[in-house]
Amino acid sequence: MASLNKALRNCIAYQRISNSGTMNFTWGKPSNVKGTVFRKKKPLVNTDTKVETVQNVLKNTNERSFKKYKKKIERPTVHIKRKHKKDKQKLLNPIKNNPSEPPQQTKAVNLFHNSQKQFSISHSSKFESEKLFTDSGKKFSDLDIHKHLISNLEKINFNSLTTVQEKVIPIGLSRKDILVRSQTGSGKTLAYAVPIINDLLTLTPRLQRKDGLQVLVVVPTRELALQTHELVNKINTFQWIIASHLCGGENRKSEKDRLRKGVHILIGTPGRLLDHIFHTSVLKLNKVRCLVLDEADQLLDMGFRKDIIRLVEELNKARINSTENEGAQESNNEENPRQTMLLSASLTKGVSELADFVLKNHVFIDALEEEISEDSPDRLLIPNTIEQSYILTPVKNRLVTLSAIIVAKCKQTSKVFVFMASTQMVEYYYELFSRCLLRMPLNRGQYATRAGLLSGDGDDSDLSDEEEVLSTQFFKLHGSMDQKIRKKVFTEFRAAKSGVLFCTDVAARGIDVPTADCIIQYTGPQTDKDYLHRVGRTGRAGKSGSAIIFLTEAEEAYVARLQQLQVRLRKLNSTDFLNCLSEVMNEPDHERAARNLQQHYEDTVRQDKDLHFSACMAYSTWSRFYNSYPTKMRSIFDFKKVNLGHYANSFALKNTPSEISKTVRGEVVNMETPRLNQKLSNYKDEDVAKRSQGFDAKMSKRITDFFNLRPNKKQKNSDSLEDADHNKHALDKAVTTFPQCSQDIESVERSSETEESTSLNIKAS
Ligand SMILES: Nc1ncnc2c1ncn2[C@@H]1O[C@H](COP(=O)(O)OP(=O)(O)OP(=O)(O)O)[C@@H](O)[C@H]1O
Repeated sequence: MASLNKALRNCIAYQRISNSGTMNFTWGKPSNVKGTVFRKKKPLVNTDTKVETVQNVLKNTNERSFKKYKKKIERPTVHIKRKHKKDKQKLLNPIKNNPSEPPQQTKAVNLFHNSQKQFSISHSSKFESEKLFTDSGKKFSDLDIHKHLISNLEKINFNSLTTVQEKVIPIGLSRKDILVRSQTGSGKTLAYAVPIINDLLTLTPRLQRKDGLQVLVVVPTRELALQTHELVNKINTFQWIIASHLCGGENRKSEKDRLRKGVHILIGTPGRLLDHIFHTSVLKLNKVRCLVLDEADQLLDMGFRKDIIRLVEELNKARINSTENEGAQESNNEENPRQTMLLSASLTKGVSELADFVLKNHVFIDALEEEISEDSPDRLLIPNTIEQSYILTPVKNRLVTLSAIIVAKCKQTSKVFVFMASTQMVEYYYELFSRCLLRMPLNRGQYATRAGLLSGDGDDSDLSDEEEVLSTQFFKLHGSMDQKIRKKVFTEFRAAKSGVLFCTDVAARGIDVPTADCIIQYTGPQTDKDYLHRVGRTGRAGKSGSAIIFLTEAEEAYVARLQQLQVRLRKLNSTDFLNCLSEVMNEPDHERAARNLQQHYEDTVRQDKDLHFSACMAYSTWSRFYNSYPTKMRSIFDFKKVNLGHYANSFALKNTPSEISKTVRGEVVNMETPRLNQKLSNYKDEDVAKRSQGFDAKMSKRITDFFNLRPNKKQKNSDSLEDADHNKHALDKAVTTFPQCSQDIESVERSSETEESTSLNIKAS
């Protein structure tokens, strides 16, 4: 009976949702039927659906047949759907439904009609989080460490200890195993780096190059490896202690050479470390005194569990072999057991299992002095110096709202991270903003009166007369970028005075850009931990920062979800930001300024086939991403509730979703002849034909490039699993993007499965 009631409730809920008259039940007065009673209601719209009452069903059927009935009454809606298909499509794609009709380019973009809401600002109450610096005011000089190390730390303005450092360093110095949980940006790196360097400094006799590897630091990403190496180098100015880093995408030969010369501290990503362990004979693990697993939660999230286990086993094996071969006295291994430190910003089940596996009689250090860690291990520890908020925007306003926030932040010389769902989104928005938001035509103020002016409807002189409207730099970072470029971008962004980094989650963890003061999540995180780590890129070392997440009304439940994890978000007023567009667009009315900007984006995209293709790819990967939220999050980020047409707007696309998917599949859709740009509209028919041929060639190159994301065997061994994961994901996307090539992909995937196992059997391979 309980499940019958449940089914009835669902039925009622269903009816309430589809209150367009497609169903024919409603709440009614009690009648002779026990329990919830319904009465028949006239359909709101004319349908030829057969109407039945629940009463009849209750009378005549048992629970089982009710289920059948429920299915039956759901079926007619399908029928109705068909009948009203056009209406539904209109609802989903209000912009345009007929692929053969070109988008109405001169039609002003209606961004605000019936959609702009006045958002109220609610007060945020912050939950207490970890104190960055303790009240004790303890300094590095108070620690029992080498005086030269202290002076090195002081030279780079590290004087006072952060909470986590105060707790970890003394235990680290005693060479005990440690499990550390501490919030992002709290100084965990130094917490393990100081004891390590002090330990190596105090070794007698003094270390020599031939002494081999002493410390192994495992980090999840290449950027983190580089950054950790930089920090270690800053405090390790002792010429006889050599630190180096290894990570995927770099030249293996030069890494081998470095290893051959002798390295004492090695920082790297798991895949590449394992690779060298198996293939570089000079790399010996028998003398390793200390193993650090930094960002353990991310290591596990990225699927490195097996690699870490393998690595630990190799370390253990090397120790045992060395003790057996050299004799206990000589190897000194028993007196000096390996110290292992495991650090994480969140304490998950996986992390504690890993801790049980790698640590021995460890000390657990939680920088937050509350029992919370045991009561609610899921709690997200976010520094309270970060002002967290969300912005509710109608989907079609997303692009201009993002632009407005970027403009507003860049006016304050900010350094901004903008997190996006996919590599293709990063590529596209980086390109779009670089073209449209930094410089604008001088006559853009007349846009409202002369439609299309921004896109070149006026004289050619109008086109060339541009001015800088935003003085900042745009950067992009994602996993498909060449390692050298990735390194360069990361270094440049860190060094820049201000800038906006469009990035995927590859930049979400561990990356330290001390001056980053704003985090924008343009697409929501897939997990709560992703939220934590993205936000943690700001508010580093006690600095203040802000974090804004874009949500739609349907996604607002995410705020409540975060609240359960003791994270509170403030609601932001989108008009506060949109005002900034007035200045940029030379248009006092901010709504019109926003409309003009949207139009500018759309015109730019329409006129450039490459950019248009990139927009379609970005859209396509976004929809894949949105459709793949984990079950826990799917009720909030529900693909079924998404208005795909509006989302296309937020990619500055005037095409319908089906046109977009045709484009990404390589079918050249009826792209209108660009009319606005005079230069392009001067094309004769043959030119257009030639262009389309060129486009086909480009398409096929792109498809090839897409597949080439998967490294060949040679590359594979040189890359970390981070790349393998990424490429698997990319291939996955390619299946939807280019279904006609799915066979190729399947065969690549089959070979990839074999390759993946090589990460554990590299020796054999
Ligand atoms: N004692 C200190 N005094 C001042 N600044 C510090 C101190 N220790 C670390 N920092 C700075 O704090 C910032 C964050 O440090 P770090 O990257 O080690 O944090 P983290 O806890 O590892 O963060 P995440 O978990 O996000 O990786 C860095 O810019 C670092 O230079």
